This record gives sequence, C-alpha cells and structure tokens, in this order.
Amino acid sequence: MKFDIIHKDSGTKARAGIIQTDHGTIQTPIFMPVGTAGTVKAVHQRELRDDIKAQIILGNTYHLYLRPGLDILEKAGGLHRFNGWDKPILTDSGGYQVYSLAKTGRKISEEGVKFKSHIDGSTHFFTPEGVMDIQRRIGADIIMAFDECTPYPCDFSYARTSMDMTHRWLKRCCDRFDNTQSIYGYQQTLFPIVQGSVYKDLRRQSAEFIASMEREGNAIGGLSVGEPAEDMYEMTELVCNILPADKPRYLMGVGTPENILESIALGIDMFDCVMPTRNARHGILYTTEGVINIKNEKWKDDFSPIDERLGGYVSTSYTKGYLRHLIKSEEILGAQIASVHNLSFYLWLVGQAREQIIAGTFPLWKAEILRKLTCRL
Ligand SMILES: Nc1nc2c(CCNCC3CCCCC3)c3[nH]c(NCCc4ccccc4)nc3cc2c(=O)[nH]1
Repeated sequence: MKFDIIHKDSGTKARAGIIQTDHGTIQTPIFMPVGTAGTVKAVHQRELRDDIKAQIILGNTYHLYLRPGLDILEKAGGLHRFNGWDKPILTDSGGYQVYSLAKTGRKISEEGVKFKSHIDGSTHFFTPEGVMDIQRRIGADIIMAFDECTPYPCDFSYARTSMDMTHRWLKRCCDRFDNTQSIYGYQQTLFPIVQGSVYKDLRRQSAEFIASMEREGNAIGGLSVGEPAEDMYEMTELVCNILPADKPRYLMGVGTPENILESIALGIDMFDCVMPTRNARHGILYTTEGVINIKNEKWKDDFSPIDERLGGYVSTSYTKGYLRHLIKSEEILGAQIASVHNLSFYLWLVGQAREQIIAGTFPLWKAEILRKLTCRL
C-alpha cells in the first residue's frame, strides 16, 4: 500500500493525499461507507460506485464471520467476489462489534474475547491471531488490529490496563499477520489502533507505541464513544502530532459532518460512521443547506428536490414531500433514497474539503460550510 500527500494546508494540519491499493486508489480525506453484512444497507454496488462515488467501503468481521461464514466467503474467492465490490475494502477487527452487539455471555481475558452470537447464541472466541486469519480470509485490502475499545467513561487505571492489553494484542497481531500470506493474491495491510481513552499521558504513550510499529497506516480508536467533542478533538490533535505524517490516519467511528471537518483540520485522512445510513432510515437528511428531519409536517407539501445543489440522481429526481411520504409509510424505497442521498452528501463533503485543501482555501471554506451544515431546516 502506498500513500502520497499531494498538498498540505498552510493554515491547518489538513492534507490532501492518495492511497494506492491493489484494488485501486483512494483520494483522501475520504469517508468510508459502512457495509455491515457485506452490503451497505439499502444501497446497490452500482449506486455506491456511480452515484455516491464511494472509493472504499467497510466490511464487518464480526458479522461476516457469523454469517455467511468464512467457508462461503472463501469459496466465493473473498468478499470482493462475494459482494461484487471490486474497489478497496477495509474490515474492522470485530472487537468493537463484539462490545456493541454480543451483549450476553461476553468475557474478556489476556487470550482473547469469548462471546455469544447475537444471531443464534452459539459461543465463539476471538483472539488476535484468530481475527488476523479471519480478515485474511475475508480478503479486505486494509485490516485492523484486534484491540479493546476502552469504554467511556473509565478511570485512569482501567484505561491504562486496557491500553496495555491492546498493545500486547497488537504485537500478537503483527506476528501473525507478518507470518501469513494473503490467500487471494493481492496485498493486504494491517493498521494498528491507538487507545488511551481521554487521558493525555496514555494517548501520548499509545501513539508513540503505535508509531514505533512502523505500519503503513495508523488508526485512532477509543473515541466517539460518548466523550465530549472537545475531548475527542484534543485527543485527536495530540495523537496526530505523534503519528508519522507520511502515513494515513484513520479516526474510527467518526462522525457528524462537523466532527469530520474539524478532524480533517487536525490531520485525519480516513473516516467511517454508521450515522449517514442509520439516520437516513430514520428520515434525518444531510443537505448542502443544513439538516432536515423529513418526517416534520413542514415538508408534507414541499415538492422541491431533496437537494438540488448536491446533484446526483436521487437528490434531484425525488421531492421532499414524496420522500417524507415514503419514510412515514416505512416504504423500502424511502430507506434506499435517503441512504444514497446521505452517503452522497458525505462523499461530497470530503471531496469538497479535498478540493479546498488543494486550492489553499480550506480554513475559510470550513468556517462557511459549518455555519450552513449546523442549521436545522
Ligand atoms: N476496532 C475498533 N473499532 C472502533 C469503532 C468501529 C468503527 N466502525 C467499524 C464499522 C465496521 C462495520 C460495521 C459497523 C462499524 C468505533 N466506532 C466508534 N464510534 C461510533 C459511534 C457511533 C456513531 C453513530 C452511530 C452509532 C455509533 N468509536 C469506535 C472505536 C473503535 C475502536 O477503538 N476500535
């Protein structure tokens, strides 16, 4: 995997770059639509490619391991062949999903995490080595280390214990990954993940340890877990100043349009969040004029396009009144239209940021666009 920075903003730490993978290039800053069970909910691959212009999507190790399972994925020739997405894919390591989904029968130990499937209650055991093998078999271009996303809030000693275990697990991930090959003939890359909760000393220590592993990209975890936005930005800034500048930085699970623009200014290159798709299904639309709750009575007889300025098929072909009707009626088409629209908005936002960084006008543009985006229509 190769990362080149083509422009650095003078007023902020923002940068515009290009990541090269065996499944194609990624222009950064980039937003990565979340595909849970091998699909971005309610969105066709063609729409992802042509309308949303996604450049990389996420797969979910926890889900794919449970269903359809690795034997099927391997028989298909890996996830790219299984779901027909031939551009880059990133998979998270499953640790976070075990926390957020397998609510019962979960037990964490030095060895790994025992959990019960939220699908059929069967017992499973994820270890650093095991999830490296799983992600090798899924075949994602970028795979994540097996970490513990330290819960928030927690006291300093819990955060340190959790961080230390994530660091020991990282060594086991690197050993396993560096001693196995990709099984589909294209290169895969492992990103480590910085932890340390909201404690500056721990974040410094974790960032330095992660940087010392000299991997081809680095992720920042343990944020966007309920902490105040100011804490998220403070930790992100501190870690970005320690992680190597010539490698991509991925801020996991972030976030709102505002979080994304502020984090780009701090030096983040890659983002993922379920927000655009999850909110879409509930009728919360991000538009170039501000946020719309389409279920609000006021849109009932508004027959203007969803977002003329955004362009793209769904945002210009369907009206607010029609989409409101579909969402209120819980019609499947409503989820489809709103999901394509919101993802198109997120990709438009990071694409605009990239153009502004290259033009040298990012700081002013960020201030202007934030005034607009944060207003509720
Ligand atoms: N390894 C790991 N993953 C993390 C994730 C999952 C990132 N998305 C993966 C993606 C894979 C495919 C399936 C979906 C997830 C996070 N997500 C958030 N906040 C989300 C906060 C949020 C925001 C809006 C709605 C729900 C939750 N903080 C995170 C921290 C970590 C972390 O330390 N370690």
